[in-house]
Amino acid sequence: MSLIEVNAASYTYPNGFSALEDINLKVDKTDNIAIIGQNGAGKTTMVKLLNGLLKPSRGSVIVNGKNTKKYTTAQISREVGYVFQNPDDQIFNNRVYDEIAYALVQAGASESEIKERVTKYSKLCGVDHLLNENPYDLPLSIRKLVTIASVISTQAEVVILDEPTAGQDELGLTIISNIIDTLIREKRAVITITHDMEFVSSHFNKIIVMANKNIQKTGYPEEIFFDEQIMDIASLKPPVIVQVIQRLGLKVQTLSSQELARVINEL
Ligand SMILES: Nc1ncnc2c1ncn2[C@@H]1O[C@H](COP(=O)(O)OP(=O)(O)OP(=O)(O)O)[C@@H](O)[C@H]1O
Repeated sequence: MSLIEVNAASYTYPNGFSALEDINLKVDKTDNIAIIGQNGAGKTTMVKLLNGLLKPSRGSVIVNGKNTKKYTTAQISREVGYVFQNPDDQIFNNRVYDEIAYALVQAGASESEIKERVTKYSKLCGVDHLLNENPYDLPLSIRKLVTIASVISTQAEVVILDEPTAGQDELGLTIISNIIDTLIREKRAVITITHDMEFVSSHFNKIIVMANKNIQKTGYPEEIFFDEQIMDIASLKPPVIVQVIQRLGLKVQTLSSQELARVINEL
């Protein structure tokens, strides 16, 4: 059985707006997924279904065998952590240490485990020198890193990051790359919503394309980025290397610049 199974799930907001229709999806332990799609495609709504923040209006979402409708968000989020798009929707402690430690305290972790995990994950997120600061005194991009630390410091087997790269400078991008690589090494499934196709092509082994309230295609990066029809449906531009290959009319399908150079040298 997969870690998460979404079966014919739909979601209608309380104001009557139908945001998702008949979604089917499986997430496995080794998945490292990027969700892409234009604004309003339903990406955030779908990941909120995965961690129980929203419950499907029809169909079901099963996490580790648990139907999310029968459990609280707090129970499901111990297994599927979600980092909000806007950190201000998540932060409510007035000290960075307490914010990162919060979920561990709630889960009943020992004092020494809390300290050890806060130290490890605050360092990974580049906020270990800010543990005594008030998060609201920090810039938005740093507040986002604090919220990532607070979610990944838990034991959640699945970590969902909603637009982690938005508003980050080069240092922030490097930190986020390291975070994702570490989560993969820790054998946790990572699901990331992003609009940054270069970032997708260098970090993820599976892509979900969303448009029109549904998943349009799931596949390996090459399968998705070289599928002009699907990229058109989602109103997305592929990474630059794909655009170059298409302009040159080459038959090769690669995201590796070394491989592209080899092909061009052989022409
Ligand atoms: N609380 C809400 N009430 C009513 N409609 C909502 C609500 N939240 C989102 N929507 C609508 O649901 C649709 C899907 O929104 P969602 O945030 O899931 O899209 P998204 O793909 O994540 O977009 P973005 O890339 O802009 O974050 C949009 O049309 C949005 O306006």
